[in-house]
Amino acid sequence: MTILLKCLSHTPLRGLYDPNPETAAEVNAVLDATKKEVEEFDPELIVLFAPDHYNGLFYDLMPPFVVATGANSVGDYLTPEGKLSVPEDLALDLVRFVHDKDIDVALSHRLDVDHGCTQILMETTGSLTRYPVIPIIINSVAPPFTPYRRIRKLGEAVGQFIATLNKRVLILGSGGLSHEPPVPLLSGAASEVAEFLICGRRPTPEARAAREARTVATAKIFGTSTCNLTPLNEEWDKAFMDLLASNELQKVDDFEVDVISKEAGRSTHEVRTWVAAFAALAAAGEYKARQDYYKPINEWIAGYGVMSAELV
Ligand SMILES: O=C(O)/C=C/c1cccc(O)c1O
Ligand SMILES: [Fe+2]
Repeated sequence: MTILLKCLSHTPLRGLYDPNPETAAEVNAVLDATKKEVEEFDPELIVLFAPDHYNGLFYDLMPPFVVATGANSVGDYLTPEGKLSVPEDLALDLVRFVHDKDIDVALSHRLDVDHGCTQILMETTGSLTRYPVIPIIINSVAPPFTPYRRIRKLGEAVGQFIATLNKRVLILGSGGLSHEPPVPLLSGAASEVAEFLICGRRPTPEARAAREARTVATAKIFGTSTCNLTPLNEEWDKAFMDLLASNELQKVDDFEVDVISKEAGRSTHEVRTWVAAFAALAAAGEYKARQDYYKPINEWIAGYGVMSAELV
């Protein structure tokens, strides 16, 4: 078994509302290098920890985490539509293994996934289907959230499963770092917004276009005094990446959801995918991590970071 880990922020605004050309070029260069590294590694399996943004999972049934044994990209923002190559039997083996470790994951044989899952696949592999992929969706956007220690334990159990495979495995974590895009909250929502959050699957093209236009409009004022969303928090992001690099992952057990929301933004909890990814790697042994890139990018509503890690 050989493991390569990559954790990347995602932002559906990339290509729709870009920062200055130097920053965009820096990110392109980092992503090109990441894709090249993945190609050289030539994974036999990708395990992808990702969030959903009310495209596959809604409050009519909101699991803390779900393993997809089959997945379909909804094609939101600039991502392509279509099926992912999910190895169903292996994904079911993973579910059985993780249950046996006392982690009660949900499973879906036909999960709709969005840019949280597909942008990173496109950026690191150029395709939704090039490599077999098991998506594991971690609720990071729809509170209440299960504690960070449970995410670490989920990652640990998944890593123990990976260690039983005689394969080259790419572990991906998608999302974060600090950010608060204009995603509505159920608490206090107007009735039509609440209806969407509870059961808004497969919106009309017009509704999807309106949602995407709202995100772009917010990006244009994000970080200015006219925007009331929590600003990016470079200090929080750097401390979090340092923690991941320190091989002391159990420190995330002290993370408090409300404190993070307040300090770094409500969608910062997408870093749960990074926690799970690093915990999966750590289950196989001591690792060495590298910070490939970081910049707070208001145009993308993203504390934008990329990290890599491998076993030592
Ligand atoms: O769910 C949406 O419509 C937008 C999500 C979003 C916006 C900006 C940055 C991100 O990381 C997002 O996921
Ligand atoms: Fe996101």
